[in-house]
Amino acid sequence: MLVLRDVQKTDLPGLKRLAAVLNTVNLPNNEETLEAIIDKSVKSFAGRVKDPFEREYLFVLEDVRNNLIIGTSMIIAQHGTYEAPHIYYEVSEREHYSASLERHLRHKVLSIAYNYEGPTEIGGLVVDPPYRATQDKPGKQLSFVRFLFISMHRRLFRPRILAELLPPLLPDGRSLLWEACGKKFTGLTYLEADRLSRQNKEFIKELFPSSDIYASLFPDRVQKVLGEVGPATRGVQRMLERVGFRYVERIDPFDGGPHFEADTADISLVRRYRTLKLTDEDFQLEGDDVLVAAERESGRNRFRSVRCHARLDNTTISLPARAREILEVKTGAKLSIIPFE
Ligand SMILES: CC(C)(COP(=O)(O)OP(=O)(O)OC[C@H]1O[C@@H](n2cnc3c(N)ncnc32)[C@H](O)[C@@H]1OP(=O)(O)O)[C@@H](O)C(=O)NCCC(=O)NCCSC(=O)CCC(=O)O
Repeated sequence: MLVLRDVQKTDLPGLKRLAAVLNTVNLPNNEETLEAIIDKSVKSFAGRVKDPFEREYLFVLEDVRNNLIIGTSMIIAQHGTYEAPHIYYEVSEREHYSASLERHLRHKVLSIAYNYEGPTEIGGLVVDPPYRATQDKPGKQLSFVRFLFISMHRRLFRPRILAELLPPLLPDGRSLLWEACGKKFTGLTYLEADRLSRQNKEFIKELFPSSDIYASLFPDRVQKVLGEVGPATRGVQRMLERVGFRYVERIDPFDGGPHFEADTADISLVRRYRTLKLTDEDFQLEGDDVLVAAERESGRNRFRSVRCHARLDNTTISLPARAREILEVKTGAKLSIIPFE
Protein backbone atom coordinates (compact mmCIF):
# COMPACT_ATOMS: atom_id res chain seq x y z
CA MET A 1 0.00 0.00 0.00
CA LEU A 2 1.02 3.58 -0.60
CA VAL A 3 0.77 6.53 1.78
CA LEU A 4 0.50 10.18 0.79
CA ARG A 5 1.94 12.53 3.39
CA ASP A 6 3.58 15.89 4.02
CA VAL A 7 7.32 15.86 3.27
CA GLN A 8 9.71 15.62 6.26
CA LYS A 9 13.30 16.81 6.70
CA THR A 10 14.34 13.12 6.80
CA ASP A 11 13.01 12.67 3.24
CA LEU A 12 15.95 14.53 1.68
CA PRO A 13 17.84 11.35 0.59
CA GLY A 14 14.61 9.89 -0.86
CA LEU A 15 13.90 13.06 -2.81
CA LYS A 16 17.50 13.24 -4.02
CA ARG A 17 17.19 9.71 -5.38
CA LEU A 18 14.00 10.64 -7.21
CA ALA A 19 15.43 13.93 -8.51
CA ALA A 20 18.54 12.12 -9.81
CA VAL A 21 16.34 9.69 -11.77
CA LEU A 22 14.15 12.41 -13.22
CA ASN A 23 16.16 15.64 -13.29
CA THR A 24 13.13 17.64 -14.40
CA VAL A 25 12.37 21.30 -13.81
CA ASN A 26 9.61 20.05 -11.51
CA LEU A 27 12.02 18.32 -9.13
CA PRO A 28 15.47 19.86 -9.67
CA ASN A 29 18.44 17.60 -8.97
CA ASN A 30 20.11 20.08 -6.65
CA GLU A 31 20.53 19.46 -2.92
CA GLU A 32 20.23 23.10 -1.86
CA THR A 33 17.05 23.65 -3.86
CA LEU A 34 15.51 20.44 -2.52
CA GLU A 35 16.43 21.40 1.06
CA ALA A 36 14.79 24.81 0.58
CA ILE A 37 11.62 23.24 -0.86
CA ILE A 38 11.40 20.78 2.07
CA ASP A 39 12.04 23.49 4.64
CA LYS A 40 9.34 25.76 3.23
CA SER A 41 6.87 22.89 3.12
CA VAL A 42 7.54 21.72 6.70
CA LYS A 43 6.99 25.28 7.94
CA SER A 44 3.88 25.65 5.79
CA PHE A 45 2.20 22.48 7.07
CA ALA A 46 3.08 23.52 10.63
CA GLY A 47 1.55 27.00 10.08
CA ARG A 48 4.92 28.59 10.79
CA VAL A 49 4.84 30.70 7.62
CA LYS A 50 2.67 33.53 8.95
CA ASP A 51 0.95 34.65 5.76
CA PRO A 52 -1.02 31.62 4.50
CA PHE A 53 -0.64 32.83 0.91
CA GLU A 54 3.15 32.53 1.18
CA ARG A 55 2.93 28.84 2.02
CA GLU A 56 4.09 26.04 -0.28
CA TYR A 57 3.20 22.42 0.44
CA LEU A 58 5.07 19.37 -0.85
CA PHE A 59 3.31 15.99 -0.75
CA VAL A 60 5.20 12.73 -1.15
CA LEU A 61 3.91 9.29 -2.07
CA GLU A 62 5.72 6.55 -0.13
CA ASP A 63 5.65 2.81 -0.72
CA VAL A 64 5.25 1.61 2.88
CA ARG A 65 6.76 -1.84 2.12
CA ASN A 66 10.23 -0.40 1.43
CA ASN A 67 9.88 3.24 2.57
CA LEU A 68 10.71 4.38 -0.95
CA ILE A 69 9.48 7.79 -2.08
CA ILE A 70 8.01 7.23 -5.51
CA GLY A 71 6.51 10.60 -6.36
CA THR A 72 5.70 14.17 -5.38
CA SER A 73 3.18 16.94 -5.93
CA MET A 74 2.84 20.52 -4.68
CA ILE A 75 0.47 23.31 -3.82
CA ILE A 76 1.66 26.92 -3.94
CA ALA A 77 -0.93 28.88 -1.98
CA GLN A 78 -0.60 31.91 -4.25
CA HIS A 79 1.32 32.11 -7.50
CA GLY A 80 1.86 35.79 -8.34
CA THR A 81 2.60 38.46 -5.74
CA TYR A 82 3.88 42.06 -5.76
CA GLU A 83 7.44 40.78 -5.26
CA ALA A 84 7.19 37.86 -7.70
CA PRO A 85 4.43 38.36 -10.29
CA HIS A 86 2.92 35.50 -12.23
CA ILE A 87 4.12 36.10 -15.80
CA TYR A 88 2.55 34.59 -18.90
CA TYR A 89 1.75 35.15 -22.55
CA GLU A 90 -1.87 35.90 -23.31
CA VAL A 91 -2.61 34.13 -26.60
CA SER A 92 -5.00 35.92 -28.92
CA GLU A 93 -5.87 36.04 -32.58
CA ARG A 94 -5.48 39.18 -34.67
CA GLU A 95 -7.00 39.59 -38.11
CA HIS A 96 -5.54 41.68 -40.93
CA TYR A 97 -7.38 42.47 -44.15
CA SER A 98 -6.26 44.34 -47.23
CA ALA A 99 -9.07 45.34 -49.55
CA SER A 100 -6.69 46.26 -52.38
CA LEU A 101 -5.07 42.81 -52.31
CA GLU A 102 -8.22 41.07 -51.12
CA ARG A 103 -6.10 39.32 -48.56
CA HIS A 104 -7.38 38.25 -45.15
CA LEU A 105 -4.87 36.80 -42.67
CA ARG A 106 -5.22 35.57 -39.11
CA HIS A 107 -2.25 35.69 -36.76
CA LYS A 108 -1.62 34.24 -33.34
CA VAL A 109 -0.30 37.01 -31.10
CA LEU A 110 1.53 36.61 -27.79
CA SER A 111 1.25 39.46 -25.27
CA ILE A 112 3.27 39.40 -22.07
CA ALA A 113 1.08 39.85 -18.99
CA TYR A 114 1.54 40.05 -15.21
CA ASN A 115 -0.62 38.95 -12.34
CA TYR A 116 0.15 40.28 -8.84
CA GLU A 117 -2.64 38.67 -6.86
CA GLY A 118 -2.47 35.32 -8.54
CA PRO A 119 -4.34 32.07 -8.09
CA THR A 120 -3.34 29.05 -6.04
CA GLU A 121 -1.10 26.84 -8.15
CA ILE A 122 -0.82 23.06 -8.24
CA GLY A 123 2.36 21.63 -9.71
CA GLY A 124 5.46 19.53 -9.23
CA LEU A 125 3.63 16.33 -10.10
CA VAL A 126 6.08 13.49 -10.82
CA VAL A 127 6.15 9.71 -10.40
CA ASP A 128 9.22 7.45 -10.50
CA PRO A 129 9.11 5.81 -14.00
CA PRO A 130 8.81 2.13 -12.88
CA TYR A 131 5.73 3.00 -10.81
CA ARG A 132 3.95 5.03 -13.52
CA ALA A 133 0.58 3.82 -14.80
CA THR A 134 0.50 0.92 -12.33
CA GLN A 135 -2.66 -0.44 -10.67
CA ASP A 136 -2.37 1.95 -7.72
CA LYS A 137 -2.53 4.96 -10.08
CA PRO A 138 0.17 6.85 -8.22
CA GLY A 139 -0.02 9.93 -10.46
CA LYS A 140 -3.73 10.24 -9.87
CA GLN A 141 -3.29 9.85 -6.08
CA LEU A 142 -0.67 12.62 -6.04
CA SER A 143 -2.83 14.84 -8.22
CA PHE A 144 -6.06 14.32 -6.24
CA VAL A 145 -4.52 14.64 -2.77
CA ARG A 146 -4.08 18.37 -3.37
CA PHE A 147 -7.81 18.84 -3.92
CA LEU A 148 -8.44 16.90 -0.72
CA PHE A 149 -6.06 19.15 1.23
CA ILE A 150 -7.47 22.34 -0.34
CA SER A 151 -11.02 21.18 0.54
CA MET A 152 -9.91 20.69 4.15
CA HIS A 153 -8.44 24.22 4.32
CA ARG A 154 -10.39 26.43 1.92
CA ARG A 155 -9.49 29.68 3.74
CA LEU A 156 -5.80 29.06 3.11
CA PHE A 157 -6.20 29.03 -0.67
CA ARG A 158 -7.40 31.29 -3.47
CA PRO A 159 -10.79 30.96 -5.17
CA ARG A 160 -9.08 29.99 -8.42
CA ILE A 161 -6.55 27.23 -9.15
CA LEU A 162 -3.92 27.19 -11.87
CA ALA A 163 -1.98 24.27 -13.34
CA GLU A 164 0.87 24.98 -15.75
CA LEU A 165 1.30 21.92 -17.95
CA LEU A 166 4.55 20.83 -19.57
CA PRO A 167 4.81 21.18 -23.36
CA PRO A 168 6.68 18.78 -25.64
CA LEU A 169 10.43 19.33 -25.16
CA LEU A 170 13.40 18.30 -27.32
CA PRO A 171 15.08 14.98 -26.36
CA ASP A 172 17.87 16.91 -24.58
CA GLY A 173 15.35 18.85 -22.46
CA ARG A 174 15.54 22.12 -24.39
CA SER A 175 12.40 24.02 -25.41
CA LEU A 176 11.68 25.00 -29.02
CA LEU A 177 10.00 28.25 -27.97
CA TRP A 178 12.89 29.14 -25.69
CA GLU A 179 15.42 28.55 -28.48
CA ALA A 180 13.36 30.74 -30.86
CA CYS A 181 12.49 33.52 -28.45
CA GLY A 182 13.50 33.63 -24.75
CA LYS A 183 17.12 32.73 -25.41
CA LYS A 184 17.53 35.62 -27.84
CA PHE A 185 16.32 38.15 -25.30
CA THR A 186 18.13 36.82 -22.21
CA GLY A 187 21.26 35.04 -23.44
CA LEU A 188 20.46 32.20 -21.00
CA THR A 189 19.79 28.50 -21.53
CA TYR A 190 16.29 27.19 -20.77
CA LEU A 191 17.48 25.40 -17.63
CA GLU A 192 19.42 28.43 -16.38
CA ALA A 193 16.43 30.68 -16.95
CA ASP A 194 14.04 28.27 -15.27
CA ARG A 195 16.31 27.98 -12.23
CA LEU A 196 16.81 31.76 -12.01
CA SER A 197 13.12 32.52 -12.40
CA ARG A 198 12.31 30.57 -9.22
CA GLN A 199 14.01 33.34 -7.20
CA ASN A 200 13.97 36.30 -9.55
CA LYS A 201 11.28 37.50 -11.94
CA GLU A 202 12.81 40.94 -12.47
CA PHE A 203 15.03 39.83 -15.36
CA ILE A 204 12.03 38.58 -17.32
CA LYS A 205 10.22 41.90 -16.99
CA GLU A 206 13.33 43.84 -18.00
CA LEU A 207 14.68 41.65 -20.80
CA PHE A 208 11.59 40.22 -22.51
CA PRO A 209 10.01 42.46 -25.19
CA SER A 210 7.05 44.35 -23.80
CA SER A 211 5.37 44.63 -27.21
CA ASP A 212 3.23 41.90 -28.79
CA ILE A 213 4.96 39.08 -30.64
CA TYR A 214 3.45 37.65 -33.80
CA ALA A 215 3.85 33.88 -33.54
CA SER A 216 3.71 33.76 -37.38
CA LEU A 217 7.37 34.88 -37.28
CA PHE A 218 8.40 31.61 -35.64
CA PRO A 219 9.24 28.49 -37.69
CA ASP A 220 6.28 26.08 -38.09
CA ARG A 221 7.64 23.55 -35.61
CA VAL A 222 7.78 26.26 -32.92
CA GLN A 223 4.25 27.46 -33.68
CA LYS A 224 3.03 23.88 -33.34
CA VAL A 225 4.17 23.51 -29.70
CA LEU A 226 2.55 26.73 -28.45
CA GLY A 227 -0.09 25.66 -25.93
CA GLU A 228 0.56 21.95 -26.63
CA VAL A 229 0.82 19.36 -23.82
CA GLY A 230 3.84 17.01 -23.88
CA PRO A 231 3.26 13.24 -24.25
CA ALA A 232 4.22 12.42 -20.62
CA THR A 233 1.77 15.05 -19.34
CA ARG A 234 -1.36 14.05 -21.33
CA GLY A 235 -2.63 11.93 -18.44
CA VAL A 236 -2.42 15.00 -16.19
CA GLN A 237 -4.38 17.06 -18.69
CA ARG A 238 -7.11 14.41 -18.87
CA MET A 239 -7.32 14.14 -15.07
CA LEU A 240 -7.61 17.91 -14.69
CA GLU A 241 -10.19 18.31 -17.45
CA ARG A 242 -12.30 15.59 -15.89
CA VAL A 243 -12.51 17.48 -12.59
CA GLY A 244 -13.29 20.84 -14.22
CA PHE A 245 -10.09 22.54 -15.47
CA ARG A 246 -9.97 24.31 -18.87
CA TYR A 247 -7.25 25.82 -21.08
CA VAL A 248 -7.40 29.60 -20.53
CA GLU A 249 -5.52 30.83 -23.65
CA ARG A 250 -2.41 31.59 -21.65
CA ILE A 251 0.98 29.95 -22.04
CA ASP A 252 4.30 29.85 -20.26
CA PRO A 253 6.56 32.61 -21.64
CA PHE A 254 9.59 30.30 -21.48
CA ASP A 255 8.42 27.05 -23.03
CA GLY A 256 4.88 27.63 -24.34
CA GLY A 257 3.25 25.08 -21.99
CA PRO A 258 -0.51 25.76 -21.60
CA HIS A 259 -2.19 27.10 -18.45
CA PHE A 260 -5.28 25.28 -17.23
CA GLU A 261 -7.54 26.82 -14.57
CA ALA A 262 -10.71 26.23 -12.58
CA ASP A 263 -12.70 28.02 -9.89
CA THR A 264 -11.93 26.18 -6.66
CA ALA A 265 -15.61 25.93 -5.76
CA ASP A 266 -16.45 24.33 -9.13
CA ILE A 267 -13.89 21.52 -9.02
CA SER A 268 -15.92 18.31 -8.83
CA LEU A 269 -13.67 16.78 -6.16
CA VAL A 270 -13.98 19.89 -3.96
CA ARG A 271 -17.76 19.79 -4.32
CA ARG A 272 -17.87 16.13 -3.33
CA TYR A 273 -15.57 16.52 -0.31
CA ARG A 274 -16.98 15.26 3.02
CA THR A 275 -15.90 14.56 6.58
CA LEU A 276 -17.03 11.39 8.35
CA LYS A 277 -16.40 9.57 11.64
CA LEU A 278 -14.44 6.31 11.63
CA THR A 279 -16.33 3.19 12.80
CA ASP A 280 -14.66 0.19 14.49
CA GLU A 281 -15.56 -2.16 11.59
CA ASP A 282 -12.72 -3.79 9.61
CA PHE A 283 -14.16 -3.33 6.10
CA GLN A 284 -12.72 -5.82 3.59
CA LEU A 285 -15.17 -5.67 0.68
CA GLU A 286 -15.31 -3.78 -2.63
CA GLY A 287 -16.87 -0.51 -1.49
CA ASP A 288 -16.45 3.05 -2.68
CA ASP A 289 -13.01 3.87 -4.11
CA VAL A 290 -11.89 6.89 -2.05
CA LEU A 291 -8.97 9.01 -0.94
CA VAL A 292 -9.11 9.37 2.86
CA ALA A 293 -7.03 11.74 4.98
CA ALA A 294 -6.33 12.33 8.65
CA GLU A 295 -4.57 15.25 10.26
CA ARG A 296 -3.02 15.81 13.64
CA GLU A 297 -1.62 18.75 15.53
CA SER A 298 1.88 17.35 16.11
CA GLY A 299 3.90 14.13 15.91
CA ARG A 300 5.92 12.42 13.20
CA ASN A 301 4.00 14.11 10.43
CA ARG A 302 0.81 16.13 10.26
CA PHE A 303 -1.03 14.89 7.19
CA ARG A 304 -1.57 11.31 5.99
CA SER A 305 -3.79 9.98 3.25
CA VAL A 306 -4.48 6.62 1.57
CA ARG A 307 -6.51 5.36 -1.34
CA CYS A 308 -8.72 2.41 -0.42
CA HIS A 309 -12.18 0.86 -0.66
CA ALA A 310 -14.51 1.98 2.11
CA ARG A 311 -18.11 1.81 3.25
CA LEU A 312 -19.67 5.25 3.65
CA ASP A 313 -22.99 6.36 5.06
CA ASN A 314 -24.29 9.81 6.02
CA THR A 315 -22.09 10.24 9.06
CA THR A 316 -19.59 7.36 9.26
CA ILE A 317 -16.91 5.55 7.28
CA SER A 318 -15.57 1.99 7.68
CA LEU A 319 -12.04 1.26 6.46
CA PRO A 320 -9.87 -1.84 5.98
CA ALA A 321 -7.64 -2.45 9.05
CA ARG A 322 -4.52 -1.80 6.92
CA ALA A 323 -5.76 1.67 5.92
CA ARG A 324 -6.46 2.56 9.58
CA GLU A 325 -2.96 1.40 10.47
CA ILE A 326 -1.35 3.51 7.74
CA LEU A 327 -3.43 6.55 8.63
CA GLU A 328 -2.61 5.89 12.32
CA VAL A 329 -6.20 6.58 13.39
CA LYS A 330 -8.56 5.14 15.99
CA THR A 331 -12.34 4.59 16.06
CA GLY A 332 -14.18 7.90 16.27
CA ALA A 333 -11.50 9.87 14.38
CA LYS A 334 -12.74 12.59 12.00
CA LEU A 335 -11.63 11.72 8.47
CA SER A 336 -11.69 13.76 5.26
CA ILE A 337 -12.78 12.08 2.04
CA ILE A 338 -12.99 12.66 -1.71
CA PRO A 339 -13.95 10.10 -4.37
CA PHE A 340 -11.18 8.40 -6.37
CA GLU A 341 -13.03 7.85 -9.64
C1 LIG B 1 2.17 12.59 -15.14
C2 LIG B 1 2.49 11.43 -14.22
C3 LIG B 1 2.72 12.01 -12.82
C4 LIG B 1 1.26 10.50 -14.17
O1 LIG B 1 1.49 9.44 -13.32
P1 LIG B 1 1.04 7.95 -13.67
O2 LIG B 1 1.62 7.59 -14.99
O3 LIG B 1 1.36 7.09 -12.51
O4 LIG B 1 -0.53 8.11 -13.86
P2 LIG B 1 -1.70 7.21 -13.30
O5 LIG B 1 -1.99 7.59 -11.91
O6 LIG B 1 -1.43 5.78 -13.58
O7 LIG B 1 -2.87 7.72 -14.25
C5 LIG B 1 -3.52 8.91 -14.04
C6 LIG B 1 -4.64 9.08 -15.05
O8 LIG B 1 -4.11 9.52 -16.30
C7 LIG B 1 -4.49 8.61 -17.33
N1 LIG B 1 -3.35 8.56 -18.26
C8 LIG B 1 -2.08 8.23 -17.97
N2 LIG B 1 -1.29 8.39 -19.05
C9 LIG B 1 -2.08 8.86 -20.05
C10 LIG B 1 -1.87 9.27 -21.39
N3 LIG B 1 -0.67 9.20 -21.97
N4 LIG B 1 -2.90 9.74 -22.10
C11 LIG B 1 -4.14 9.82 -21.55
N5 LIG B 1 -4.41 9.47 -20.26
C12 LIG B 1 -3.40 8.97 -19.53
C13 LIG B 1 -4.78 7.31 -16.63
O9 LIG B 1 -5.67 6.53 -17.39
C14 LIG B 1 -5.38 7.80 -15.31
O10 LIG B 1 -6.73 8.14 -15.46
P3 LIG B 1 -7.93 7.10 -15.09
O11 LIG B 1 -8.53 7.56 -13.83
O12 LIG B 1 -8.85 7.24 -16.22
O13 LIG B 1 -7.36 5.74 -15.02
C15 LIG B 1 3.71 10.65 -14.71
O14 LIG B 1 3.44 10.14 -15.98
C16 LIG B 1 4.98 11.49 -14.76
O15 LIG B 1 5.72 11.60 -13.76
N6 LIG B 1 5.25 12.12 -15.94
C17 LIG B 1 6.44 12.97 -16.16
C18 LIG B 1 6.37 14.30 -15.42
C19 LIG B 1 5.19 15.14 -15.83
O16 LIG B 1 4.92 15.33 -17.03
N7 LIG B 1 4.53 15.71 -14.84
C20 LIG B 1 3.40 16.61 -15.01
C21 LIG B 1 3.93 18.02 -15.15
S1 LIG B 1 2.66 19.20 -15.18
C22 LIG B 1 2.53 19.69 -13.56
O17 LIG B 1 3.26 19.32 -12.71
C23 LIG B 1 1.39 20.65 -13.25
C24 LIG B 1 0.08 19.97 -13.16
C25 LIG B 1 -0.18 19.24 -11.86
O18 LIG B 1 0.63 19.36 -10.92
O19 LIG B 1 -1.26 18.60 -11.76
